[in-house]
Amino acid sequence: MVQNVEKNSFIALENLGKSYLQPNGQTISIIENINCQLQVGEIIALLGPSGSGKSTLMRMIAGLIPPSSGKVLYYNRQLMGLNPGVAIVFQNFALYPWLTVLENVELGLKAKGEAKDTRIQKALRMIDVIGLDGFENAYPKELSGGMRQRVGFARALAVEPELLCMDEPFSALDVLTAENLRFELLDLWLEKRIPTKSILIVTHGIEEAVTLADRVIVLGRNPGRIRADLPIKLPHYRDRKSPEFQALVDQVYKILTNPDLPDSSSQAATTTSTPKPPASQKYQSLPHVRIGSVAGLLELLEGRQEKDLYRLAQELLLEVDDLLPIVEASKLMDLVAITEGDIQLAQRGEKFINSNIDERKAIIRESLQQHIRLVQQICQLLQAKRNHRISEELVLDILENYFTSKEAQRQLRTAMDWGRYAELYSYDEPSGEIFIEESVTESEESE
Ligand SMILES: Nc1ncnc2c1ncn2[C@@H]1O[C@H](COP(=O)(O)OP(=O)(O)OP(=O)(O)O)[C@@H](O)[C@H]1O
Repeated sequence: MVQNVEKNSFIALENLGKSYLQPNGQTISIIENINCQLQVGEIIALLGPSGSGKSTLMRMIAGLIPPSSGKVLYYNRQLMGLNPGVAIVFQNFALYPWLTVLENVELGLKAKGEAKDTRIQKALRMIDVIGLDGFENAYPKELSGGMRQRVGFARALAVEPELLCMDEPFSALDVLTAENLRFELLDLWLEKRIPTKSILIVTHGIEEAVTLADRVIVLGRNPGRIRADLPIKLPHYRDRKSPEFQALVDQVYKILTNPDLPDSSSQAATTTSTPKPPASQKYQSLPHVRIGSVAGLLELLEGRQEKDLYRLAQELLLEVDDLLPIVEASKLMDLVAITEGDIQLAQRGEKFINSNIDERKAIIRESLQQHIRLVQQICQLLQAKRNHRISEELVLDILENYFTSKEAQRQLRTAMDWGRYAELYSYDEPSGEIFIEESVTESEESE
């Protein structure tokens, strides 16, 4: 597809996709059909659940990994290899411990082939801008986490990148240090003191995204696609308590908690030549939460007035990343209903909280059998075997058609946790065998 390249756009993504070949020979699609343009002068936040491919997308834009389909355009030219206009700030700082602050900051300039004099001059200037003046000769281990990340910023900015990419740059810092650094960075950006045209930040924090960004791109999972591309037009500095700010956070919550919304890439698909993947490639993905957490959420919802997810998370002091998977699992099991970012107990959820332990197990059993495909498949496989025993390898083989090996393991573990709670099957971890207890099979067979 040829896009209408906007005047200010310098990076464009066209039908971009990434897939990986699994050890079993299957190809797993991580990201699919991403179309968007990055404009000069904007801070873009890339949000999405864990595993939705945010870092993968950022790495493709930076040219650190090649796309499997589609392309990244840099000034209308297809990117081959590293993107010369991009520098990255990593979550874990990625500093060389044996180099001083100055030497670490110089690194990118050295790689660009800058002469020693200009290298030192530029590095010192950026060290000053970023608030590390006086620490040029210190080693990373002598610095606090916040200061180490300042070195990460200075190193990335010293090369004067057109696009500064940041992969969860504040998440390894304590809350106050993160807040301070976030605002200092915003200050430098708004005052045009840092030499970069745009910033792309990968984050898990909805509030962080709405605080910093001019545009929030929300990715969905399995595979990662653009679910929404929202402009944030509030003037800086934004008041987190203002109704406008809260309404935007609410809106992002709604998008993240509503997997049924059409993604913007599928709307765009009418104008692209890329065929849509067959529906069979989409496999229900289980959020990795324990039934205990689901029960905890249901109990919290009982008799509550406050049904707005965003406020609920604030009140419970839960990060969105902690709350959303629990909400998603509850929704998959038909225990809660979510409409427009508001959550309420579904009939089954009401019944659950008013039940004793055995009744609760029966409710979850029924729900899993009706709604959770992986559990259904495991039960069918167990029923098909005369001794009602299967090896976990069999389940992993199925899962690896849809997920990476690591994710397949996590899916299996979640299905084991849920199915064991519901007493649908047991799992012997050392031998990796899934089986139905004698008493269960006997009573089923006599029915
Ligand atoms: N080299 C690789 N080979 C196989 N799978 C990979 C590789 N790199 C990433 N993945 C898989 O791609 C998926 C997306 O990973 P990615 O790190 O981009 O997601 P993310 O949205 O940034 O996640 P998080 O928020 O947890 O950091 C994951 O399931 C991950 O396991």
